[in-house]
Amino acid sequence: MIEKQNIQTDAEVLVKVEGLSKKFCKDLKTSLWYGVKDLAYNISGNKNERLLRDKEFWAVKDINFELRRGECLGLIGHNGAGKSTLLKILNGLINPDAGKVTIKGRVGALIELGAGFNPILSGRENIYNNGAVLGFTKKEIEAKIEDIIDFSEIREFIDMPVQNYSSGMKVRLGFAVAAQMEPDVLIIDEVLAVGDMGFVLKCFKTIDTILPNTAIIFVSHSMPMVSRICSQIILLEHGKAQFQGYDIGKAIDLYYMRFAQNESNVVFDDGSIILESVKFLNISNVVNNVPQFKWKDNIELELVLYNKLLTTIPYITLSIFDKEQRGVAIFNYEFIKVNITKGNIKLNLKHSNLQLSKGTYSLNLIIYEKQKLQNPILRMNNIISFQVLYEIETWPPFLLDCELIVKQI
Ligand SMILES: Nc1ncnc2c1ncn2[C@@H]1O[C@H](COP(=O)(O)OP(=O)(O)OP(=O)(O)O)[C@@H](O)[C@H]1O
Repeated sequence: MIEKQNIQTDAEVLVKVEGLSKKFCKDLKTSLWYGVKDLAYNISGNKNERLLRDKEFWAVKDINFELRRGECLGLIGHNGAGKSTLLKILNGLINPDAGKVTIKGRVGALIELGAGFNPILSGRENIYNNGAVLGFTKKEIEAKIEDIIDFSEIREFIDMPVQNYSSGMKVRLGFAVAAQMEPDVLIIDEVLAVGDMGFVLKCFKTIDTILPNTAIIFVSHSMPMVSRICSQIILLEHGKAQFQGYDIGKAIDLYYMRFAQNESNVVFDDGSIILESVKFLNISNVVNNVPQFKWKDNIELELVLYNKLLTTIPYITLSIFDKEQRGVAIFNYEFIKVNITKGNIKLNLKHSNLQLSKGTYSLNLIIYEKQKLQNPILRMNNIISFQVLYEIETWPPFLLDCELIVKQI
């Protein structure tokens, strides 16, 4: 599904990708044999670059996009979808089998952890090397080196060989070089995942600062990070663009659909009480067994528990989780202690004016024997899922109803 919205800006196109494809072979021996054959073909003119031979597959297939200064493209997709391969082609590390990449200006890249660094050289020496690769003179690097070291926050270790750096230190140095060298195009692959929170926040701040003058391509499995910085997304599936466009919420929803789980699971159970059934009583609609509500609907949930051992009603916590397993809300109610006997207990929970954003949610249940957060006796994840429908896709979990009054003053 390609959703292209024409957002016309005057900013210059820095990255243009046309019909880009790359194939790999699943078997090393066959791959070497094809390599030899390709070499011969290339001399006589290869006519089969768009065809797959036995054991070959497309790691990247027919990718097209344009990226302007000031735009950030997010590349998302499951493991092995082709994101890193696409980045490596863009960075010139591997050649495509078909298609064309046109990049204007200086490219800074943070691709693999430690890639681009010589492990036996010190951090300082690597800054000079990287600067030279980016086309800076020694004098220009000297003018920037203090800022780079300051940004990396590893001044103490800057003269130590990079091979002794921790993963986070390598990322700090890599990001400091890539960002402080003012690239026109910045390629970032997942590496931010290993930085600590302080450094990640600093990176985001830097990305915000350099973005107006840079085109950024960002690969990540962290949807909060993607939604924080990307203006457009390509969702890759087996090398192809399954979705391409500016609707970040929609792209993220499609990404999560692949990982949707419909089964509940018991995390802890001491056998004193069991969940017999759970259902919504006032559903607008059900699609694929998932109840749907409209934004601002009232919801009513019915739980039936079977009590085996308890003598008073336990304390029940129901929390709402989004598709990324972020806890987004918890139901609050007044707990009234009542005596119970062995057998079924029915509970009805009502909530009015549901203001969750469009999306799919699930409920987790924890039952405590006596009071809030004391002696859990049953803990179950995903006891029921539901969807909230609305026209607008938004990434934040709440869409709060409000009124805006505008007055000329
Ligand atoms: N040099 C190679 N030779 C053969 N196959 C390769 C090579 N490099 C990558 N692949 C394959 O290409 C496919 C795409 O890999 P790629 O690393 O681009 O995925 P990815 O989307 O970045 O995954 P991840 O999220 O795990 O980083 C995978 O099936 C991978 O095994």
